[in-house]
Formats: sequence, structure tokens, C-alpha cells
Amino acid sequence: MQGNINLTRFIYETQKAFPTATGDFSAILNQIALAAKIVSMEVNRAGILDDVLGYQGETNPSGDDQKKLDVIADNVFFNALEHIEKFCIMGSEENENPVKLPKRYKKGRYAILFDPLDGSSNIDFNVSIGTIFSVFRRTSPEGGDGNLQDLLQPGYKQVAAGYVLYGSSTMMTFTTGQGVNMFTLDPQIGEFILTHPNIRIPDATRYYSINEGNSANWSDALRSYVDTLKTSDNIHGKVLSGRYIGSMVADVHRTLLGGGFFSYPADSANPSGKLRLMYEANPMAMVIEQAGGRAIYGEGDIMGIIPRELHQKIPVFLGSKKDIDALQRAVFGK
Ligand SMILES: O=P(O)(O)OC[C@H]1O[C@](O)(COP(=O)(O)O)[C@@H](O)[C@@H]1O
Ligand SMILES: [Mg+2]
Ligand SMILES: [Mg+2]
Repeated sequence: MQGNINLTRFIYETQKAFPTATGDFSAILNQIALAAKIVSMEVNRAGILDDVLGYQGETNPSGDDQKKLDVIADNVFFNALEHIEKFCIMGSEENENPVKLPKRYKKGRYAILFDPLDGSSNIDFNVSIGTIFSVFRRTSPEGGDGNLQDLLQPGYKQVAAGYVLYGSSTMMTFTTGQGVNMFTLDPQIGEFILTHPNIRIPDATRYYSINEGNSANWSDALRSYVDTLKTSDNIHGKVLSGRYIGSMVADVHRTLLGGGFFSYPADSANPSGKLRLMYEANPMAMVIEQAGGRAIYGEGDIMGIIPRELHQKIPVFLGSKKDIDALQRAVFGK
């Protein structure tokens, strides 16, 4: 255990380095951690509790069937943050429009985006799932209502981003723009403990990660690049193993710790890919880049995109700098 620092203490120490900080930002991170513990408990007991597994009977704004846990997690994160009144607007995968907030939120200085439950297709199979979050400073004047433009900012303006992985243990990973730190939930004491300080994504890897079931619809360039990974004629000089869980949080988590790349590309059936810019691609891009990696949509960086819509989709290629440089050269000629 890394010196027994818990997440609350870590956030407090980080805040002390900014004497003008008000504590609002720290409060947001602490409430996200609290909500993560509640969702973790729901996920752990999902098969036992009534009304947790299965479909909600609705579709979300991206057209996916909502699972009950998607909706439960959405409510848990909203309720935990609503309580502290530090944000002026919130966007979520599960809501078509930004969540409208009552008058008392006008002073909130932050705008928050969530994928409350990522990897929904894995929920019923006890496979790792997660939560992704992204925090911006508001752009609209304090004292008025927050608006969509507070959310639709390019990724490089994020002030914090991260994810929670509900896996064999529950882990919370985040960055506030000064590196990436990872905390593991000790369920016996109910605390997130700093277990992986200042993570750097490794250059060496054994893995690549992409849904090869879609390969018939990929570009020829992408297909032949992925083929090189199955021979020793690639930047790693060895045959790589495929690893694809189908929960972005879990696939990115492995990539962060184990190197290589994760991708959900555009293909002829999904010309913009599948993953959503504002609450999947941008926050994961910030985490990966803060750990020394790269995150691109193709020709350019994910975090440079000026967003148009809350639920906008974007192709994603992220991982170690070495892997993404090579992939970008081979597939996009850059
Ligand atoms: O099943 P596919 O098409 O490979 O898609 C997997 C991707 O879809 C997602 O599950 C989408 O996330 P949601 O579950 O939040 O909708 C990602 O986590 C994952 O990377
Ligand atoms: Mg998702
Ligand atoms: Mg989701």
C-alpha cells in the first residue's frame, strides 16, 4: 500500500498546492468517489438485489437499450453531486438534454459530463464495467443558468477527467492535469487507497485491443495494420495477443497499465465510430495523454475537436505514444 493515503487526503494535499482554491473542485471529486462506492455496492450485489439486472424498457439518446443499472448509476451520480451545488449543468449518456438545475445552482462554477455506466452489454455477465467522468470550468457567467455551451468545450479544456472500474476490485483513476493517479477501494474500510501513483503508460506491450468482429467494415489500411500485429513484422517485433473486453473502461484500464492501443474505429457501418466524444473519448484521452500516451480520432488529436453535440460520436485510437504514432502513420498517412 502506498503510504496509506486515501483519496480524500490526496485531494486535500493537491488542493493545498493552490492557495486560491475554494474547495469546490475537491468537493466534486469527493462526491464522485462517494457515488462510485454506492454504484460499486449495487454492481457487486446485482444478481442478489431485486430490480438491478436486466433492461429498463427505454432507449438512451444514442439509441441503445437502457439497462436498469444504467439508470440507477445515472441517478446515484446526479444525486451525490446535486447535493453540494458546485456545478451549473450536467450532461449524461442517459439524458437527451443537459440536466436542468434549479436556481440555487447558478453559482456552480463547473460543468460535468458522465457515462454513468460504461460497458452495459457486459452487465448481465459479471464482466467488468465502469463510470467515466469529465469536468470543465463553466464558460457562462456565474449567477445565471448554466447552458449547453458550458458542456460543449474541447477536451483540452477539461480540468479533471477519470473513470471508475468495477472489476475484480473497484478502482478510481483520475487526472487534474498533473499526471494520473489510481486508487483501489478497500471494501473492508470503505476507502479508496492510492495504489498506483503517477502512472506512465509503458511502451512495451503484449496486446492490441479492437473489436475484430467489425473488421469486414474497416478500411483496407486499418485491416492490414492490424494484420501486421499478428506477425512479428511490427513495431514490437513480435506477435501480439488480442484483448477486447467490450467495456471501454476495462479496455482503457488494461491499456494504461499494460501498453499497446485500444480502438473503436469508424467503419462503413458506423462512419463516426461508436464512442461518444464528450463522456467517453475526451475524458479517456486526457487520462491517457496525462500518462504519456496519445489519443487520436485519425488525422488529429481527440482533445482538439470543437464539439457540436452532446452525444456526438467519434472514432477512437488511444494508447502508448509509440503505438499510436505507428498506427497513425500506417492508417492515416500522418
Ligand atoms: O460491443 P462493441 O460494439 O464492441 O462496443 C463496445 C463499446 O461500447 C461501449 O459499451 C459503449 O458504452 P455504454 O455501455 O456506456 O453505451 C463501450 O464501453 C465499449 O468500448
Ligand atoms: Mg460507455
Ligand atoms: Mg454507458
